[in-house]
Amino acid sequence: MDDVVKTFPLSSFEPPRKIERPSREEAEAAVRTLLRWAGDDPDREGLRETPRRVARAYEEFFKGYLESAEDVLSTVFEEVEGYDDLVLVRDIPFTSHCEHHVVPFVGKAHIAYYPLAGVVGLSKLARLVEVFARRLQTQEAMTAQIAAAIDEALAPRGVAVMVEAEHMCMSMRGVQKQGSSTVTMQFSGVFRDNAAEQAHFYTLLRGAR
Ligand SMILES: Nc1nc2c(ncn2[C@@H]2O[C@H](COP(=O)(O)OP(=O)(O)OP(=O)(O)O)[C@@H](O)[C@H]2O)c(=O)[nH]1
Ligand SMILES: [Zn+2]
Repeated sequence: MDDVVKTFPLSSFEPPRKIERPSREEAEAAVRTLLRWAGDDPDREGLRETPRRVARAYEEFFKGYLESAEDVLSTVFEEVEGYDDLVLVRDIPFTSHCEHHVVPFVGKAHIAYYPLAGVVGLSKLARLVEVFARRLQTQEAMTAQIAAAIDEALAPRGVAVMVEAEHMCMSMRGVQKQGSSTVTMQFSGVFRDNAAEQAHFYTLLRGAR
């Protein structure tokens, strides 16, 4: 990644923001400060390479800032050979970081849509989850962003997105409740208007695996 001012692609419905990326040296110095804040000595043998490793790990955790939903969903197969029923990809695993504590939340996303003018490659739905998961997030925003991006790119008859996750900020710290899971869902089109369609989605999610 370059140490320059970049326009980051954010979600399709958020205006691009100019964010001044610090230099790698500045990022590593910030990690050294946090190591000292934790109570350790960043100059001891075991920690000497840690700022460099953490900066690189951040590039992976947050690579979604350099990607856009538009790029991922740009190839639409308009020819669906008569198929106009539900497409459901369930159990897409993801790891994200909550924007409040920069601590992971980990779970699965389930995405369904009714094609109208075309479909996308199935892997693109999993890539779309990655684009949004690899940013600082709330689970609600991530769920809404996935649904909105599919709506925008495919103009389907409807989209249903459900996300289930465990938030480490609730298990490792704070209220310290291990094992609770949070479920969020966003519906559009026929799913939003029609309770029977929502029920169909839930039934398919619970179905045989
Ligand atoms: N709605 C929502 N809340 C989240 C998510 N991730 C973390 N949080 C919550 O964000 C809240 C932040 O609350 P604050 O009171 O500002 O911060 P805090 O003192 O660290 O809160 P505690 O976690 O209760 O100790 C907490 O209740 C978290 O559980 C998320 O994806 N969605
Ligand atoms: Zn949190």
